[in-house]
Amino acid sequence: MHTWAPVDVPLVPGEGPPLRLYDTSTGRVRPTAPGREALMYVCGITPYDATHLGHAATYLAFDLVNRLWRDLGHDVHYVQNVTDIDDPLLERAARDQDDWVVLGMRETALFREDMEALRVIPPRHYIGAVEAMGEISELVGKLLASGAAYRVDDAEFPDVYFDSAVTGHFGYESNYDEETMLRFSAERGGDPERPGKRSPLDPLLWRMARDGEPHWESDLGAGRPGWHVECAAIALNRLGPQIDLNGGGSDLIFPHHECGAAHAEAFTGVHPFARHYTHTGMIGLDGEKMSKSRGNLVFVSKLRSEGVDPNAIRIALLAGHYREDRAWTGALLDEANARLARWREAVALTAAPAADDLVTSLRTHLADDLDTPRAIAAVDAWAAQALERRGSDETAPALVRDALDALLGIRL
Ligand SMILES: Nc1ncnc2c1ncn2[C@@H]1O[C@H](COS(=O)(=O)NC(=O)[C@@H](N)CS)[C@@H](O)[C@H]1O
Ligand SMILES: [Zn+2]
Repeated sequence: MHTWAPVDVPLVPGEGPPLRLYDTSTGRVRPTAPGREALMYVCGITPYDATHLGHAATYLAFDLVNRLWRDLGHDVHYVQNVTDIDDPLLERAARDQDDWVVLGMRETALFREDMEALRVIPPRHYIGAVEAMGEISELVGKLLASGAAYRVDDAEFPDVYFDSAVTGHFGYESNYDEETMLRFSAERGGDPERPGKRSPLDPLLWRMARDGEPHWESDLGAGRPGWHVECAAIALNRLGPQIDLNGGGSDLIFPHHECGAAHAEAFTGVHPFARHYTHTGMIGLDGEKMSKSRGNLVFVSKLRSEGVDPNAIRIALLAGHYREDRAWTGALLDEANARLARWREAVALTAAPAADDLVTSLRTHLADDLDTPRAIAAVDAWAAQALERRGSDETAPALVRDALDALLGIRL
């Protein structure tokens, strides 16, 4: 699947401290320590209801990680999937009498457009589950052959499940207790109540073909993959057995990232699969998480069609900390528009207060678990000074413009 348009990232003189990020599995903010090439897998959309502001907030957070690693001199091998086959997509297509393939393609195209408008740096590999069907079924076959997976005793539908006990670490990524894992498994696409499973938490790897359902031929028999194994296969085959960061929203902590990590580790024997598991808070509207099931969605494309500057959307979503559950409000957008106008006015000056300290502050705050509220406050302070008391440094406006572009993705 083709990715979206590249983004030019200006070079900013100097270097910041190592990027430190909160890691869900250890419950701590820890330094990331990528090699020359940072390896990042961020789960992509299930292509319907794209791109709502919750999606956007999550991809913007990991765009900052991408930008900060580049600012520290790393290449970034960024991989993202598209869950273009799965129950929720089929259900939505059925609800709207839509062809599920057409729905997926249309929504993925809109997502790419919105990511380009938001100037999110594109993943190097953007891979759909359907196009990866061969490698996914191959991984399932290997897990089955190794004894890490098994078929339920169901003559009609001998579906393949993963044995969540095999790695001996199951639960280390989320740190949730059994009761919480069972609840989230049931709420988020799992089938803990399915008879014949070794453990209720064992996730589906391969669903044998049902009448009327799309299916693919494979050595496992005709069927389609479970949700988690697609991300394990796509990540392993492009990034290898251990990556620097596995990212997504907090609703992916369990079962999705727990199971994906367990699949990878059962296959490779390498633990942990990801050195950081990083998750974003939920964007809400009127006190409820913005979600497809609730239908309380605000779309990037709608705001764009109303003439909203994507840079203001970015500022509004980055004004809160990425790990906080936070609300989207009209006031947030108004404040972002005012900021954008003030910042643009300040960098349009021919001279301004020296900005070296500002650049240092930006790097320091962002390296501290993406502390965008403090970073934005530092820009506000510099802009206020520039507009009220002017300044004499003629290189400062251009330096601020480049730093905001490179580090925050905001084009003034
Ligand atoms: N309200 C929200 N706030 C913040 N992030 C959200 C919100 N809703 C969904 N997300 C995040 O947006 C990303 C895409 O969500 S999704 O479209 O449901 N797709 C999936 O979760 C799977 N395709 C991942 S393999 C996920 O990381 C999810 O956690
Ligand atoms: Zn995923």
